[in-house]
Amino acid sequence: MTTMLTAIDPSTGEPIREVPAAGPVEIETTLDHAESAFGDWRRTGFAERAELLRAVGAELRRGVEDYAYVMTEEMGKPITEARGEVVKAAWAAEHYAEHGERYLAADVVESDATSSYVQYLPLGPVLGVLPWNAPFWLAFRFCAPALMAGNTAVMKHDPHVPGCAAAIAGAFRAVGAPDGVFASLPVATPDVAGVIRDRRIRAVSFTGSDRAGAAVASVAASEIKPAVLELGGSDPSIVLADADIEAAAETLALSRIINAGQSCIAAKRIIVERSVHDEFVEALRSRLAALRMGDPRHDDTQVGPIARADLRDALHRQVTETVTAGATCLLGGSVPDVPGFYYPPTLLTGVRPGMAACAEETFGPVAAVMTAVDAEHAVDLANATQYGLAASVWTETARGEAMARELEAGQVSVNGIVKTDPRLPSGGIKRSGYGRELGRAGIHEFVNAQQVWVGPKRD
Ligand SMILES: O=CCCC(=O)O
Repeated sequence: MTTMLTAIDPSTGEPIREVPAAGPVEIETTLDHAESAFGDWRRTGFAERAELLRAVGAELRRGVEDYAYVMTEEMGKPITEARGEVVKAAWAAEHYAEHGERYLAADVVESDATSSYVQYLPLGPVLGVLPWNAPFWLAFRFCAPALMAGNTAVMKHDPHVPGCAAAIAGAFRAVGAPDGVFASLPVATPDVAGVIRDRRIRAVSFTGSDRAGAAVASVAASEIKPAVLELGGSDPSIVLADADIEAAAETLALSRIINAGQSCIAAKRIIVERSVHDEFVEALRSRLAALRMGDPRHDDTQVGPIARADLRDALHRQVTETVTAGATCLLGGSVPDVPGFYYPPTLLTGVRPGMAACAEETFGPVAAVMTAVDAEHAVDLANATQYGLAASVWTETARGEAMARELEAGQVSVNGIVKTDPRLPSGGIKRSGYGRELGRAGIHEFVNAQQVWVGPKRD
């Protein structure tokens, strides 16, 4: 029996699309094409690869309205953010088109050879296992560096965004990408392990939960295949007494509600120095209270629905458990009686270590405020998590930079929002994963750093 992948409109709870999952024949054909395309693609020059990436970037920009719409209808991202995401995906393609050759330039190393150097060669078909929360951006974050390095890319997208997966594959087709260079392989979850194990897949890039990441990494490791894991986070944001409180509140409100809070790098635990706690909390509360929640198709909507009913229920469970454990709910905190999977901007104060909103990742518009007696205590609280994805610090600049060294996170922002940027590497430590995406580091994940030693040096 064919497994169907069903997209449900989270603003109504109604199914909107069903796509058959790939069966054995489609899996075989896709992997075969990815392998045979690699034979030619690996021999193309950077200029040809860049041309494809520039063309697909241009296609995304041209079709931004349609691409954004499918994202909004399948996972509920407010349409203005969805347009921004499509443009950012195009930027990733264009960034690697422009800088990939430089990032992969051979490194000459003096030795006993006449000439010795390290050159960076592609590995083969790379599998990208992707989540629903940023369907276009995360697809291009994976495939743009992989393709520019000369690999071919096989995308296994989240089963809840089959229209997005098809649209991304359609963008490559529209610009005439050679068959097999990029493919969407919509396999059902139980079939993913078999694809990772397939001899034609040489490496895996995974973005998603730590639980699923552990499963993917175990299979990849058992086949001795490299993997990059970008997993969950419970990112701390430290607001110290010398911070610009209004600026911090403005940015952290935004950071917590982008994509209805469904971002791995959102500000999830906000750790505020005691002397400015009340002032900061009021500045944050007033901003969260003013947000417009509603139909994500409307241009003026700032907070859309949660992507799925089970995720909304899990979020509400975290909020109620945190309040039961002694936190105060200053805003939101209840499931609205409307169709769809909405959850309101919610502000919890008095959150302490061990409470659900602190110990677990909250994937929704729930800000958990904790109190620190001083900067040192704030750093201890920030690091008291199993995760280590990103963090922000709000204080005098030099002090913030010094604190970054103390924070167990793959990325730290001083007096600014934590964001991803094609120019800069992102990734986590601890249970937030390993390896890096983006920047020079991102394109070096899926290459063979081949040492070449040529002839003995003569005196
Ligand atoms: O949720 C992870 C994606 C975060 C981002 O790159 O904006």
